[in-house]
Amino acid sequence: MPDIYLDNNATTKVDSAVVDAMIPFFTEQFGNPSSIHRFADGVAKAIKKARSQVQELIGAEHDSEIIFTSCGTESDSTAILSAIKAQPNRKEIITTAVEHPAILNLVDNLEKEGYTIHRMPVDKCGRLNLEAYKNLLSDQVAIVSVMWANNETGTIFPVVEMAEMANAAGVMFHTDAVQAVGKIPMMLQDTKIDMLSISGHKLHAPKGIGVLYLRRGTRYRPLLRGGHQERGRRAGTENTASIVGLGKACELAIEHMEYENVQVKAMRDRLEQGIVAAIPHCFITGDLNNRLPNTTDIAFEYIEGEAILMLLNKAGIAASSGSACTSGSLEPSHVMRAMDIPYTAAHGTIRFSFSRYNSMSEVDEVLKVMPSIVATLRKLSPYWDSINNEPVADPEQAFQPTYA
Ligand SMILES: Cc1ncc(COP(=O)(O)O)c(C=O)c1O
Ligand code: FES
Repeated sequence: MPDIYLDNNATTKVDSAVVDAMIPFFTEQFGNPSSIHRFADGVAKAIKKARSQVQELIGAEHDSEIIFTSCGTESDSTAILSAIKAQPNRKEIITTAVEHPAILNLVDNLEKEGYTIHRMPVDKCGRLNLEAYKNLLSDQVAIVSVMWANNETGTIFPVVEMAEMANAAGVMFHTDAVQAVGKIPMMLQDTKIDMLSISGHKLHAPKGIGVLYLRRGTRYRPLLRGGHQERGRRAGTENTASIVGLGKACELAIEHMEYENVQVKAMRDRLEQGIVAAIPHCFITGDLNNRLPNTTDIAFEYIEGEAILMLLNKAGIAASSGSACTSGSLEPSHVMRAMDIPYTAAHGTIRFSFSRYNSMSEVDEVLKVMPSIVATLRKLSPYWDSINNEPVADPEQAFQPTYA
C-alpha cells in the first residue's frame, strides 16, 4: 500500500538536515545559552546564526527584528495583545472572518472585554474588499491582523498593499504568515508590515518553535516577562535545539523556494486537473489566481469529507478535511461558510497540501483511487440519485441544513 502524505498545511516532516543540526544541542552543547562554561560553548552563537537565517528567508532588515517564541499561536497572541497594551486608547481591531482560530478565538475574547472587532467578510472566491477595508481604518484601530495565506484554501491576501494602507492611516499591521513563510518569497524590509508570525512545523522544522517578526521602532509590550532573553521581549530560556533547527529549515526553504513554486505547484495542478476532469460535481475553492503553490481544497458535492478521508486513509493517503465538522458540531468550517459555499459542497471539502517530499507518482496514485471513492460514497448519499447517477432534484431541500 502506498504511504502518501498530503497534509503538509497541518504539519510537515522535519528535514533530516534539520534534525542533524539540532542534535549537538541536546548532547554536547546542552548548556544554557546565558552560561559562560564549556557546555554553553557556541550556543549563543548558534542562536545568532539561526536569527540571521530567519532574517534572510523573510527579508527582514535587521536580525534584531526576529524574536523566537514557542509557536505560531504565541506569536499571534503576542502581536495583538502587545498592540492593544501599547495603545490603550484604541479600542478597535480589524481582522478577517477566515483567520486561523489562533486569531479568531483571541479576538472573540477581546470582544467580550469591550473591544470592537471588525471581521472582514470574503466573497465566494475568498477575496477581501479593499474599499471596505479602507473605510474601517481610523485612529480608533489598535491593529489590523490579516493572514498572508489561508490554511484551508491557500488563498493569498494582498497583505503588502493592506499594510501600506494601514500605515498611511497610522495603524499597526500584523500578518499571520504561518502558511506563507517558506512557500512564497517575501522581502519584509520593502513593506510596511509591522509584525509577522511564523511557525516552525509548517516548514520542516519541529513543532513548538515560532517567530514573531517585530519591525524596528514598532511599539511593543512583551507577553512573557521574566529573564532578559530575546532582549527582554520574550522571557524564558531559549529552546536552543529548535531555534537552531528552525534556522536550518529557513536556509533550506530558500534553497527549495523555486522547486516549491514550480515542481510542487505542478504536482498540485496535476492532481487538481485530474480530479476535476474525472469526477463530476466537484470544484476548487478559494482564489484560483492568488494561491499558495502547494495547496488545493476541493469540494466534492453531495458527500461527506470525513468519509472521503477514511477511504483515502484506507488507500494509504493522508489528506485533511478543512471543512470537517469541527468541535463536535455539524457545522462546516468558518472558511467555507464565509465563502458561502452551499452546505451540500462544504461538507465534502478535502484539502490536499503538498511539500517537496511528494512526487508525481504519488499524484497518480491519488488520481487512481479518487473517482471510485467518490462514486462509492455518492451511492450512499441522500443527495444522490443512484439510478440516474445524478444529484437528486433540489438537493438543498432534500435534507435540512444543519447550520444557521
Ligand atoms: C494560519 C495559521 N496560523 C497559526 C497556526 C498555529 O501555529 P502553531 O501550531 O505553531 O501554534 C496555524 C497552524 O495550524 C496556521 O495554519
Ligand atoms: S464534514 Fe462531517 S458532517 Fe460535515
